[in-house]
Amino acid sequence: MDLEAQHVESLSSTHNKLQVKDFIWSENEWPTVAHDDFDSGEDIPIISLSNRSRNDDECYKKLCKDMVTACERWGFVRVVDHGVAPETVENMKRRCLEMFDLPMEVKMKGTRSTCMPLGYSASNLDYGHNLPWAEIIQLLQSPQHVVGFAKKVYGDKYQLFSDAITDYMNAMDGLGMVILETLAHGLGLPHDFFTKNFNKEKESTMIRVNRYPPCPLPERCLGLGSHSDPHTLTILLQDDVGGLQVQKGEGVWVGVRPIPNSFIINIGDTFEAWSNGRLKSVVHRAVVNREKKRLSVAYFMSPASETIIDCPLELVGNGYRKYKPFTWSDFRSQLLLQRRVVGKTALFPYLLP
Ligand SMILES: O=C(O)CCC(=O)C(=O)O
Ligand SMILES: [Fe+2]
Repeated sequence: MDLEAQHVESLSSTHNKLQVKDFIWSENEWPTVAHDDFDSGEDIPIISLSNRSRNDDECYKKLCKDMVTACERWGFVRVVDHGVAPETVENMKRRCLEMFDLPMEVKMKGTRSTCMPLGYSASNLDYGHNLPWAEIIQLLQSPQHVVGFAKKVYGDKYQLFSDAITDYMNAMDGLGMVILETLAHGLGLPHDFFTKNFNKEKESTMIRVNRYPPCPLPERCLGLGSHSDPHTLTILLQDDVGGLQVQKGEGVWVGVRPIPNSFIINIGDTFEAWSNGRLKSVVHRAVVNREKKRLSVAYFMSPASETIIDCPLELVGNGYRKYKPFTWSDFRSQLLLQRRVVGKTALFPYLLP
């Protein structure tokens, strides 16, 4: 049978029968770097967090400086020795894979019921062109929300899933706060300059679990198209397959090599504005492959809704302010009006002339 006419069983929700051709992207987006090609450029920096406890010693200062330099140059950094228990990570992965392996009609019980893109979703023709070759579970950092979702899918047997996700999100929250402190310190700001806005309301922080099935036409499909993350900070876990690529210049893509027990940290649009453009929110994408399914888990950290994203004077220096101040809730409302984030556009309305 014609490859493009093949039915894509693993990504077709119960309402639509998708074919490979429905997933073919516009030609200018076709990936030219394969999922396991990690040698086409310099890889993102690796930083050990073994000196992460905050005190005034030289090791901590160096760590903070290195974090800032990496986020200025790359917008991406990989952290090792991060202190997150391997069992927490393994357990979360296991429970997510179990859920993805359920029959579609069972997973669809957890499909979104509000205008927010939450719960389980497989590709949907309503998105128009350029369908991502992925199924996704997206949940808020709120135990009630996670339990509510897990109950829809598993009924009374919800707890293994909800406990695993909640533990993982709590671990990510702890790691994220450590990273926000290093960045504040490295930028010459009070250590709690960012974290104080992340303590109260957690619900605009979320987790997104991406599962990319093997794809018969990886040269023309994408797991996730090029985008920047709109939030403040992303902590990304990827398995050993490879597929994350970071844009290092016009049309230049660099594959991020999987390294066991590491997390990839990247700066979101909100953080770029907050730091007056010093820390970079960099465009990235996920490519797919013929043989292996791939899992990646993104934890998107966001401040409390009323937080005003306004670059501190220390970072304006003698230069000029690049963005108008905005609240995270305004920015989020704008994002929700866009159906999908494409490329890096979310900050445009806030740029000062
Ligand atoms: O799958 C990946 O490696 C990238 C995921 C990602 O960029 C996202 O979920 O925002
Ligand atoms: Fe992303």
